[in-house]
Amino acid sequence: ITKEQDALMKLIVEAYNKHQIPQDVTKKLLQEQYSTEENFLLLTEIATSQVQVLVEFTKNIPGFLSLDHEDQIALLKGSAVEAMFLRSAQVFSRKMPKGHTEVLEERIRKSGISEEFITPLFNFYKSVGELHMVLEEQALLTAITILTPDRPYVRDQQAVERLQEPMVELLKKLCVLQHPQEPQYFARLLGRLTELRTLNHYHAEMLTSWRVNDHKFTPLLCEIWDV
Ligand SMILES: Nc1ccc(C(=O)O[C@H]2C[C@H]3CC[C@@H]2C3)cc1
Repeated sequence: ITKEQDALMKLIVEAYNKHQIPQDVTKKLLQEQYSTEENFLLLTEIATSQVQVLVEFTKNIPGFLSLDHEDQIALLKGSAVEAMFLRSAQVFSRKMPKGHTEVLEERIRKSGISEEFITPLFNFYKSVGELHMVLEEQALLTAITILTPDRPYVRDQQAVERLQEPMVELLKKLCVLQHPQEPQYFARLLGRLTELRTLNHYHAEMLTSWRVNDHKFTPLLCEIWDV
C-alpha cells in the first residue's frame, strides 16, 4: 500500500464511519407494534436515513464534488438502491444488537413487500454476512458502487472511471493483505456488486406496488427514486 493509497483509505473509512443510522430509528424497531402499516413506516424511516447517510458519505469521497454537478446527481440516483442494500446488509449481518436482527427481518417480511423480493433480499444479506468484510472493505466497496461510470445519464464517464479505478486497485490490494488464505476473495466481493444490480429490478417493483396501494413516501425517497 503506497502512502497515497493509505491516505485515500483513511479518507474513505472516516467518511463511512462519520454517518451511522440514528439510534432512535433502530430503537423504534423494538417498540412499535407489528402492523403492516407500522412496519412500512419504520422501513420508510430506515430507507430515508440510509439515503441521507449515503448522500453525506458520497460528498466525502475524494474527488466526487469536483465531478460535473449533473453527473453527481446521476451517480447518486443510479447507485442509491445498491448502496442502501449494501449498507443495510452490513448493518443487518453485523452491527445490530442480537434481538434487533430478528425483529427487523420480521418487520421486513410483514411490510407489504412481495415474497418474490423478500427471498433475493435475504439471500443477499446472507451472502454479504458470510464474507465477514472488514470496515475498510465495506467502505471501499460502497464507494466503488457509487462511482460506477455506466449509470444512466452520466455524461463524463471517464472522469468517474478515474475516481473508481484507484479504489478498485486499493480494494484488490487490501483483500490480498486481509485474506491471504483466500486468493479469490476480491473476486467474491465484486460478485456481490453483480448480485446487487439484480436487486435494483426487485426494488423498483417494490416501490411500484407500495405506490399502487397508496403508501406514503418521504420527499427524499420520492426525489432519489423519481416516485
Ligand atoms: N417507503 C419505502 C420504505 C422502504 C424502502 C426500502 O427500500 O427499504 C429498504 C430498507 C431496508 C429494509 C427494506 C429495504 C432494505 C423504500 C421505500
